[in-house]
Amino acid sequence: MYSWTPLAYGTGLRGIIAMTRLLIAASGTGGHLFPALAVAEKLPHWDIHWLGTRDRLDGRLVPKHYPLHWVAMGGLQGGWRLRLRRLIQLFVAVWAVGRLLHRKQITLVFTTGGYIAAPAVLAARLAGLPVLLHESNAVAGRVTRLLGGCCSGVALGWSSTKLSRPPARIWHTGTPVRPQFYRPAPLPEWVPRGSGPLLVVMGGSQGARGLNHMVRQQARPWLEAGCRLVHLCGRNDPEMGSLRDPAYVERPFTEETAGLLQYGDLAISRAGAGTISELAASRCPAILVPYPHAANQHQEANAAAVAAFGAAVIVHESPDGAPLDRAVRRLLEPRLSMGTPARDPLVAMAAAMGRLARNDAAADVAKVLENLHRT
Ligand SMILES: CC(=O)N[C@H]1[C@@H](OP(=O)(O)OP(=O)(O)OC[C@H]2O[C@@H](n3ccc(=O)[nH]c3=O)[C@H](O)[C@@H]2O)O[C@H](CO)[C@@H](O)[C@@H]1O
Repeated sequence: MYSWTPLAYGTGLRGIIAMTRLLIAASGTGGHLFPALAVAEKLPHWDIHWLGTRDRLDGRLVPKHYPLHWVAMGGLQGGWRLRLRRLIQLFVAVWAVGRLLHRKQITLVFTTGGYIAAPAVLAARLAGLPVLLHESNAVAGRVTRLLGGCCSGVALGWSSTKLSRPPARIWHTGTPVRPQFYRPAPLPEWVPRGSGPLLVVMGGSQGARGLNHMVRQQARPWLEAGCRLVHLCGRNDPEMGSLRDPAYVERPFTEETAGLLQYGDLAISRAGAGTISELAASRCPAILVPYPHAANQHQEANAAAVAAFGAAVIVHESPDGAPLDRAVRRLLEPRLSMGTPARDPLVAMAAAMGRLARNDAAADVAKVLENLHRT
């Protein structure tokens, strides 16, 4: 187990003595990591340790702020041999997390779900520690369904999310968003300048090849009509570099999403819970293209919840992207036409996004943790 530990924490002797020791288990995708980082920022006087997996986004983002410990974990899907291997991996991970809880004198555990949550929840319960799980999706993930019932409580991103084995306590907090989304952020300097509408394409923290392909097939007429296009295409995009235009910029990943979404006229995005909360915080209307292979179609459910609010339209992934083109033209037409301005649907959609936003989500989850620690 890798561990990196800074020399001192806290604010003086009193702070150190009274300090709460929190283990956060959040790993893999931005959708799991960023909400957890937003909550951690609200607990500046707590001694926070992080549980993650090796070689993922955690390794790049977490050690700047918190000591990162890792265990090997994967999903329980696949053939029986793989399942058996994963089950053994889970037992080893529970044992390793148990040792970590003991060594670091952890008093409370928080997780945002995913593979890493299983050993964290099980080890915490075996050690008799309180554990809070945050579920950000409209359809609960596997760990939430299986282990939510044995947590001290579950905080939900959507009040409509159903839990098959509900815990003693459930809170509807919304999904925490990084603080930069709640203050004016500058438009990144690498964004094409001009007065044309700004389209922001986001495929989640890992990119989305299907969405990237649809966008590049259809983008030429949008650019010719005067749009500017920023495309966050992920680190694993074989078609990167195939579309060139002065008003088009592609990047594998950026940490400047707040500025992009605040200035964006329209986003074309996967329907991950993290991105949806950020779109809401930034009041950026969206065309949502749910990831078709997401577990239990949870991105479909996320997208449907936003569309029901009138804040987004849903377009399904298709080989040629023609439905995406129709949606972009319909939504952007008033902003591109030179004649009498027609009613602009993006204005109402932006207002609806604003109504979806839960600005206090990070603080609310932090409060729940504080209360759990006291009781
Ligand atoms: C493919 C898949 O199953 N994805 C799941 C994954 O999130 P995944 O990380 O894929 O997607 P999310 O939309 O939840 O989060 C993406 C995060 O990455 C950030 N970002 C993205 C691109 C970039 O260049 N820079 C950047 O900072 C976004 O601002 C956002 O904070 O977990 C989420 C939370 O359980 C689920 O809702 C998603 O369905």
